[in-house]
Amino acid sequence: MPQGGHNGAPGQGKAPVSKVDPLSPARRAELPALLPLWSPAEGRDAIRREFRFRDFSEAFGFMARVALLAEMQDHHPEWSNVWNRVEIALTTHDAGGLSERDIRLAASIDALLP
Ligand SMILES: C[C@H](O)[C@H](O)[C@H]1CNC2=NC(N)=NC(=O)C2=N1
Repeated sequence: MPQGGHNGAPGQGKAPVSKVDPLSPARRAELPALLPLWSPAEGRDAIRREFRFRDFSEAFGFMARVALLAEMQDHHPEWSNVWNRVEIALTTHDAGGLSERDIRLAASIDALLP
């Protein structure tokens, strides 16, 4: 029976609570085909898309639905809203850049729209 039994790796100090794998170069190369409406953000490893609606009410309704997706996926957008415009950037803080989680959230955001 080992003593002090826990599953943590010894001797490496504090590990991050969770760590997510960044996208592989091969997977990155698929991004334009997978998410044609999203573009690479400038100066950081993220993707972005701008959405326009008829008015603030529609924009905020969309944001409410994205918020529910984000909570379900435990993955949260960086975003801003100005009246009928919503700008969303996706990146994975726990990966230090893009991960599969961003692809999943971007695809499910796209699926909200006609
Ligand atoms: C504790 C919680 O699961 C993590 O902090 C999640 C929450 N939402 C997140 N959202 C994003 N965009 N990146 C993350 O690394 C992330 N991590």
